[in-house]
Amino acid sequence: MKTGIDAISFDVANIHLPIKTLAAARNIEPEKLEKGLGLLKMTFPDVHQDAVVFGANALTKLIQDNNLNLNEISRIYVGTESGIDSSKPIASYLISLMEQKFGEDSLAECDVVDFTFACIGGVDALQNCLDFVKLNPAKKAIVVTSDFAKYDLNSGGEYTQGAGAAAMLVTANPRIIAFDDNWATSTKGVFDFFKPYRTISKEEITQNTNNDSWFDNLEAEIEIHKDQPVFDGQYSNQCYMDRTRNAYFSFKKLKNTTETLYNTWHSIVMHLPYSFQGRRMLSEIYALDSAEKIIADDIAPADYQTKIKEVAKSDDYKSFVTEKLQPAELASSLIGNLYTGSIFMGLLSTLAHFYDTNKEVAGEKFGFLAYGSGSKSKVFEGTIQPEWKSALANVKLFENLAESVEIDFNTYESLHKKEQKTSVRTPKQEWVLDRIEKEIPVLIGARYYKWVE
Ligand SMILES: CC(=O)CC(=O)SCCNC(=O)CCNC(=O)[C@H](O)C(C)(C)COP(=O)(O)OP(=O)(O)OC[C@H]1O[C@@H](n2cnc3c(N)ncnc32)[C@H](O)[C@@H]1OP(=O)(O)O
Repeated sequence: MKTGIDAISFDVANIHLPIKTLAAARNIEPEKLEKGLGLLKMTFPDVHQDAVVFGANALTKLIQDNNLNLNEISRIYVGTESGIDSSKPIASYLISLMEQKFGEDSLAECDVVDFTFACIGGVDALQNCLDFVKLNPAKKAIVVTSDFAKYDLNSGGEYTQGAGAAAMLVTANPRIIAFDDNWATSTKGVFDFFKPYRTISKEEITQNTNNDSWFDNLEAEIEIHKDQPVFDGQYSNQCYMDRTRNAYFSFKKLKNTTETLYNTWHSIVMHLPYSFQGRRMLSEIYALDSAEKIIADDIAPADYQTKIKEVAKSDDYKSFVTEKLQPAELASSLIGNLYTGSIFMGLLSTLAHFYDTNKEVAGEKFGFLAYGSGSKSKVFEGTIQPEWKSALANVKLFENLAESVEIDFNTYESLHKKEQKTSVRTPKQEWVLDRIEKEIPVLIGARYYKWVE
């Protein structure tokens, strides 16, 4: 029996800053961002949007476009690293929003939970749901990924920001892609990118040494939550490369094959924190798994990186990228990082590209290289199913992305600093964050959402 993705939907912020505008404001050569990293637009959440809103919009579309009966959904597993609460998962919010729209108790028997492992939590949720469906072929599961990739102003991550969600229906005999049973993992506990609890001493804020209560905080340390990560960009690239390479060769071992694995894949879908990350990171694997020897066994360690750079610039590698990776990059250039959703947006981008250009890919094998900082990679593969086109007919990825509203630099900065209080775009047929409770003691911080017609 096959298991995989039967239907897919997405939601992104729908407002964006052109990358040229950011480059000009930050005094960065636009060619570096456009031609070096593949960035064109950077989506950013509007005042009424957060990770719950994106996830709920993607899930609502999945339900409506596919006429899903909610009683049939056994689990909704969420991959996210943008949790808005350390206890209550985004999945809990999604349940209440869906019941608000589709009927009280319609998901009362549905199992829900969030998976957090940086950008790979959505893949973990998918793998778990696939196993569940293998054991329970009559049951259906949904994986939602939702994130806001926010970085500090002026930081090296600023131009890779993005926001949005994907939702996928996981079933037996799926219409879009069926995954094979081999999954390889590579893990190492590192600090390449993380979102720690941070503190500021109360004394520094109040200039008072008595530890007097400050807005009901009795502790001498005030805890701060920031959406922005602590990260070391070049080190995170190295971790990405090391983990994906190790998982790739473990996968090859699992498959017990000596042939060049990537040649067996029609398309390659990788975690894309920005559009060209995959092509910049894959050249090492390309060289190491090539049928013809590209890197000599006795190469000096000092020459190794130079050789990999040389491979990355070769015509053979460039045509390999155009053929196998570029379709996945197209949406990323227009959105930015979606963290847990990036790899699934890469799949959607690839399929939407083939759909729009009338290419038949049924029966073709796609390879997946997932990465999450902290760090973990998973490599797996799947086969596109005969009904993929009809299952994607409603998605209209690139048409939707073309409708995104451009914002100017001042608006971007005031959204980033949370100074902007009214939405840039008037919401229509979507979820909005309505209010956050500030008065009732037993509900402080509770977030309330509503559907806007
Ligand atoms: C965060 C996650 O989602 C998880 C992960 O994947 S971790 C791995 C990725 N890490 C991140 O995304 C963390 C946040 N981002 C960052 O730290 C940084 O944006 C980054 C590390 C991704 C990039 O760093 P950077 O210093 O801005 O860019 P840099 O690494 O120098 O690369 C610039 C590229 O543009 C090219 N370039 C520069 N100027 C150019 C020009 N004028 N014309 C054309 N190309 C140009 C450079 O040659 C280089 O490309 P190659 O190395 O492929 O030749």
